[in-house]
Amino acid sequence: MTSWSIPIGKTRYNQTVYHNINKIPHAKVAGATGSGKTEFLRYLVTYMCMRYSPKQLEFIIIDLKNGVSFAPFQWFPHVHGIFKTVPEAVDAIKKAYETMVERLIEVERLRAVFRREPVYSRLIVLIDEGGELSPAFAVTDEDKAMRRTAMHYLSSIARIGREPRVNIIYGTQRPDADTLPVAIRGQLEGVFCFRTENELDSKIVLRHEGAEKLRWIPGRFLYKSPLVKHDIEIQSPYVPQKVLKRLIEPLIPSDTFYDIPRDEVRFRDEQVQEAGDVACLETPMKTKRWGRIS
Ligand SMILES: Nc1ncnc2c1ncn2[C@@H]1O[C@H](COP(=O)(O)OP(=O)(O)OP(=O)(O)O)[C@@H](O)[C@H]1O
Repeated sequence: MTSWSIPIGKTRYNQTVYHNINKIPHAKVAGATGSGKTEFLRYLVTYMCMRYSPKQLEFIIIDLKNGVSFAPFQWFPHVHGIFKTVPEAVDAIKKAYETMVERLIEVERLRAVFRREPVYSRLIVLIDEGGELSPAFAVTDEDKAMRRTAMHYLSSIARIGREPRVNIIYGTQRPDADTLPVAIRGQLEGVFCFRTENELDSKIVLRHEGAEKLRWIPGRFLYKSPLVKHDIEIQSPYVPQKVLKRLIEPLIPSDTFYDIPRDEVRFRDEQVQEAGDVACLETPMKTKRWGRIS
């Protein structure tokens, strides 16, 4: 049977911590700007696409921070698309919702007629800066209705997506009532809380203070899950651009036409330099060097 335990980082005692996406299907990733949310999400996509086949795992990636961070992942066969605007995102979320409904109908039929359980691929809807979807940012009534529809679909997926294996990973700077309705927030049981701006934000994300006191090291976060008694302080893995490039280059068809310089836009190599030796995962499969925990 496939294991869905994903290594999410190391503690200060050098222990690797795992998040079981089968047991905790939905999660939120929150924290202040620059705390390392996007890099962590990029690591999750890389690791999971290297570990699971496209028959086992599919991604819908919604990048409302302009799509640049996740552009390289379009080449993984697991990824249905990188959706960069609110209308595109709403459409993609609707497709995930429809897939979930179809699966639920199929499950019921197979159970009743054949008394067997279908095995589906895991479909993950990964959203970076989900706050941008908030109806509070709508400019017209039509826009507001569209965003509300997206929230309605997300809420359904969060409530009943476990069995048909449609999962949500929701990244945002601050999941308050405006950016993430309480009905959805409560269902996102896995919590990856990077350093927050202040105590209030920590309370919104973790339901207690503490994340505002994390050391200001990109990739440092508190992990909370119904399966662990106390929050765990973790340093997340990091996939350097050159590693990602090495993994993805062979997947790009040779006749692809680029209207944008690949190195400048798709791969942000300069960030590897910036990151220095804070944390580095040489390959997503084999952990060679992790961040020092201080
Ligand atoms: N685990 C890590 N190890 C080393 N450096 C990291 C790590 N995570 C992030 N960084 C560095 O910190 C920078 C900011 O990270 P990231 O873009 O993920 O932040 P963010 O929380 O998504 O910010 P924003 O919400 O403003 O987009 C990255 O460009 C990278 O250089």
